[in-house]
Amino acid sequence: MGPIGASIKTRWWQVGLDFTWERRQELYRNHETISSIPWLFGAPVLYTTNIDVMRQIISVGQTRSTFIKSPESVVGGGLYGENVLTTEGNEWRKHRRIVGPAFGNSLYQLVWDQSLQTYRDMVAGEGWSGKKSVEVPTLQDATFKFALIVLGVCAFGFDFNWASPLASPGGDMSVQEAMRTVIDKWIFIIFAPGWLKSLPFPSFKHTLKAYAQLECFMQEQVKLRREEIRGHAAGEYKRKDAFSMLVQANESDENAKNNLSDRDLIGNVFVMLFAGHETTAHTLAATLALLAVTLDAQDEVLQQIIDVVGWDRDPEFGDYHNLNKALAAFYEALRLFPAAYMLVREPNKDFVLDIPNPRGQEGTQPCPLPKGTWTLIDMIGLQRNPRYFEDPEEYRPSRWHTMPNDSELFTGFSIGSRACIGRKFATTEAIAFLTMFLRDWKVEPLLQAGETVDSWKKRVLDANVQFTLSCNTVPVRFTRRERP
Ligand code: HEM
Repeated sequence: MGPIGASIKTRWWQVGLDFTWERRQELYRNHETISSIPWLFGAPVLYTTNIDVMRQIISVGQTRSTFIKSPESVVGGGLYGENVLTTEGNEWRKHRRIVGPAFGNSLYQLVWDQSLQTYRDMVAGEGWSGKKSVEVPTLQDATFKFALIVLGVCAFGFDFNWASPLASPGGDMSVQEAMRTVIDKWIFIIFAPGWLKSLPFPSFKHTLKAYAQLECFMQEQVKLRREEIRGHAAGEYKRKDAFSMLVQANESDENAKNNLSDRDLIGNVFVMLFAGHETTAHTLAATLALLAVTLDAQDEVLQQIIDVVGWDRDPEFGDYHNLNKALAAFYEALRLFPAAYMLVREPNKDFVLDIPNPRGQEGTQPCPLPKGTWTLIDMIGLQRNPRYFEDPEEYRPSRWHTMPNDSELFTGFSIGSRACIGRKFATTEAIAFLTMFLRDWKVEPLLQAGETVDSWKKRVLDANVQFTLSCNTVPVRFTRRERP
């Protein structure tokens, strides 16, 4: 599928990006692993929705991986330099060794605190404070801004808040605006040819300026942090954002050949925005959309929030493990709307996969794959596979109420050593947000004139498949809960 094919929706004669969503009912009716062979040109592609096949491809439990990420699938993540998402083998280990320690409890504590603060700023900033009821035609406007601020503060260490974007030194564009522009326009920045970029359209100039300013700002931040760290005795450095922790880990390694360059450091901070912004914002919106039309599940989450936190005190990070019903509501939304809907790999040598026989039949079949075959883990099909989930099309958060932390049945963040490094960042943010939000507000669908809840579901709970997957625009009404 080329860029033109990708931009056209799936039809009988055309496979678009939304192909695995549109055909999800029929594609895997007989087999969980299938291959597609293009009519005219192109190479065959293997699709799988089976967890055992996924484990072989993701190389769970193996130290050396035969399957690598297809370079085309990670090109956007490398916008500001190589990083933990885009690299493989020893290079990936080097990045992960520096980036890994940043993702610990002090970061999650910061994410928790910042999520509470951002929620309060949002309610005040949007003018919802004194209101009994609020209509929000596009919930994603709020979740995107929320996720951007939390990432800006906790990953980049910027001083963002809801009302006042930080001004960029030496430039007239705020850092928040530059971040948002780069993340919205990364396809243009990477793929547009030089001649197109040089055309004098204001929007092109704005995008390129945002890209350059963000880079310049991040370079200054590396320098600033390095000076700060060198000026502090070990253990006394106070910044807990991921960027600072990364520079600190890089500085503390005596073996300079293992260290990351400034460009790699910037690449690794940027990739958190790239991998963590849309994914988290979409999943939060989908969670509230699904809870809006599943009121018994919403009541169950609220009841646990009240049992654990009560009506008055602020939730604390220590409550995280007792708020598993909010987490389950988020996981179940991610199961139905997997933001990362396709994991793309290719074997770096000829390989034979063991494909389990269809459901109800024992044994496996060998499937030889030539080196370089595109091998796609279809997260839509896998997370709706009836082998693993009863009534897979139903939103049922209780599936996850008793799930152990290390269960591989939950694949929304992938599994194995290349699984999402930001998983706990995202779930901490989600639980803090949902706890504050659902304690204050009941969420319901905002219906158009003459619309029923069922037609709202058809309209809203359909997928919008782009670079990430989300449900459609979510219109909702919040009604303030009566406190006892
Ligand atoms: C709901 C939110 C999120 C979802 C659904 C999600 C999903 C995923 C998935 C499926 C992968 C594996 C991709 C692959 O193997 O091709 C991944 C990797 C990654 N994610 Fe996330 N992610 C989320 C949030 C975040 C956040 C908040 C961050 C950072 C703060 C983040 C940073 C990363 C990074 C750096 C990788 C690459 C890890 C590696 O290859 O070692 N993600 N994510």
